[in-house]
Amino acid sequence: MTAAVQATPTDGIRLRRIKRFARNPIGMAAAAVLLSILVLAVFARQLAPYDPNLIQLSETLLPPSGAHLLGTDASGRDVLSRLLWGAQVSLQAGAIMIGTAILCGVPTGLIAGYSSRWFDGVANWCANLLMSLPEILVIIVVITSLGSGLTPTMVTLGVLASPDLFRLTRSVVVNVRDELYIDAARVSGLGSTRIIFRHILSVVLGPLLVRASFVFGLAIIVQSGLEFLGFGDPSRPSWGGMLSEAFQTIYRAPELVIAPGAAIGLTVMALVVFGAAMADALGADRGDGTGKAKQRRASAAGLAEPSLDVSTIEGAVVPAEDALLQIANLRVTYPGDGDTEKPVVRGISLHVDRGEVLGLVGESGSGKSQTSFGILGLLPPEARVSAARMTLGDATLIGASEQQLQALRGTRMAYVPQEPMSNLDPSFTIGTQLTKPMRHKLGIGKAEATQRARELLDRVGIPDPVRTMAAYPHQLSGGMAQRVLIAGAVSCDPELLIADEPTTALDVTVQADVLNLLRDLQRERNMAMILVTHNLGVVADICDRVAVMQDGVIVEQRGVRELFAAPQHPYTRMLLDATLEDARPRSQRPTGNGAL
Ligand SMILES: Nc1ncnc2c1ncn2[C@@H]1O[C@H](COP(=O)(O)OP(=O)(O)OP(=O)(O)O)[C@@H](O)[C@H]1O
Repeated sequence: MTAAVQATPTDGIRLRRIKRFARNPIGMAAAAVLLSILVLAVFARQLAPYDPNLIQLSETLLPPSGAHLLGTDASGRDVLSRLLWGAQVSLQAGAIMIGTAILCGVPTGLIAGYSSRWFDGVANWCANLLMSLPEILVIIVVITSLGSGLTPTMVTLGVLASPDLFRLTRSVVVNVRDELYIDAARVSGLGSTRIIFRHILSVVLGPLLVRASFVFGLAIIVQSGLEFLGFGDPSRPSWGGMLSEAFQTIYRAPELVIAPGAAIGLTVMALVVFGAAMADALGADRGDGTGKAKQRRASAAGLAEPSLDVSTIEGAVVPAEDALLQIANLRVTYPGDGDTEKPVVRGISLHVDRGEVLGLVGESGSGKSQTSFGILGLLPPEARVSAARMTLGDATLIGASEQQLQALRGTRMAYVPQEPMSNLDPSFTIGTQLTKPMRHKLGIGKAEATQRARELLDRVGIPDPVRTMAAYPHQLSGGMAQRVLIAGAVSCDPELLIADEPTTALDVTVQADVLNLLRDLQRERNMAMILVTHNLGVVADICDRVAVMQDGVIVEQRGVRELFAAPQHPYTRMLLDATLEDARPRSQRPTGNGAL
């Protein structure tokens, strides 16, 4: 290993967020203001010197004095007492509205963004409908039919505000759902609900906090506005009501507008500033990795037509009957322009025996990852997948339900990705990310999972497993992160491991170590392995057989020795020439362990 854990494990993300927030003086001031208002509102009964509705006609419009710190209004009521009770009403109104908006908007946004199926369509339609309703008219109808109680009014406003949170949540989820660590969580066999609540909700939290604090402020303004317009309950002391009454005596006592006006302004301002400061503190943890998987797929576009009919190539078609993984005529297509289809995997057939390593090679965009994700059942919903056969032992993969595939992923087939850092969730410790899937998949307790995780980390060459378990991904080097992912992939003893260019993103000095580790683990556990790679040198070192892909087709498939000794297909020859330009062919070198 080239690097060690770089910071103390206790210096976790939560602590860093708190510290970052604490370093923002404006955010801290806003938090202090909000906290003070909350305390005043909660203890209004104890703090208010008078009953807020106590009318004393002998004491109307008194200026501030020792008896009445903020004076009295036109009915002789104590302004300070009404202000304190009004804070309670305003905060209650905001809480009801934001609570309703979050309840209606966030879960629906999470599901719509993550599943992107019929639910997305229905939820969007409902959001559009709600947004098109004239809010004031709806509120007037609600108040006239249900009365001026705080709850029905604010619940209605919350429902009307929920499309805003729905759209925000949905768009964040759509951006993050193709992140590699979400794929990794899927591969480890976690269900959608767990992925949403564990990995996606934490990303939504930052933008949601900003918007929620804004909606909270809006709730206070709208509720005060309704009271101001006379839609409130006159027996309920409120800032809006106070403002309305102050306007009636504006010429005699203009100072009466100051207290409620300042209270509304200060609270709303503090909410907005607090939300923005929180977002800053939360947001800086997330890199700009959003959509990396998408970028990776998009960059692979635009390839030449293959020049040879696949059926003529030896070993390309017929899968062995006793093979662990058997694929016949796998096709993956995507909707193209208009009614056209864009085929990206075009009827490939391959097999992998137990304990065998198959190298899947080909240039960028040839369909290697699409084939891998097709096997794992992780292609995007718009992909159309078909095959005459796709089985893993006794399990049929093609046409299997998401639930069946989920049961296989992590336990019988596992995945090691290309970019280790993006495949680890930055919000959780390595220990949590290793033990949770094990507990879920193997049904073991926390202590056993922790022990297993430590042993696995030790096995994959992590020098201090206990310390690494407590570390967050950003505290690891790329090589260590990849070892952690390898440990996670083999943690439930899979029969098939798919390693998708597992060393491409790593420093050259650790590439060989990681490949050796994969090969050792594969041998120890007699796992079948598909190694996706561009690199024929890696194929020569590790693989037993190799399938060469070009533009969605396997153009040549045979034993590594034979392929290197006598490549049949011009594309294979070209790949070999490119790889071995400056090197003596491996097929002509003396073999070490029998691989070549
Ligand atoms: N969601 C998608 N919609 C349409 N086309 C896609 C989608 N995802 C991938 N493709 C296309 O599928 C083809 C094969 O992509 P794939 O990622 O399997 O290539 P690859 O051989 O793994 O390349 P690389 O080595 O760069 O990862 C590419 O042309 C790519 O543009």
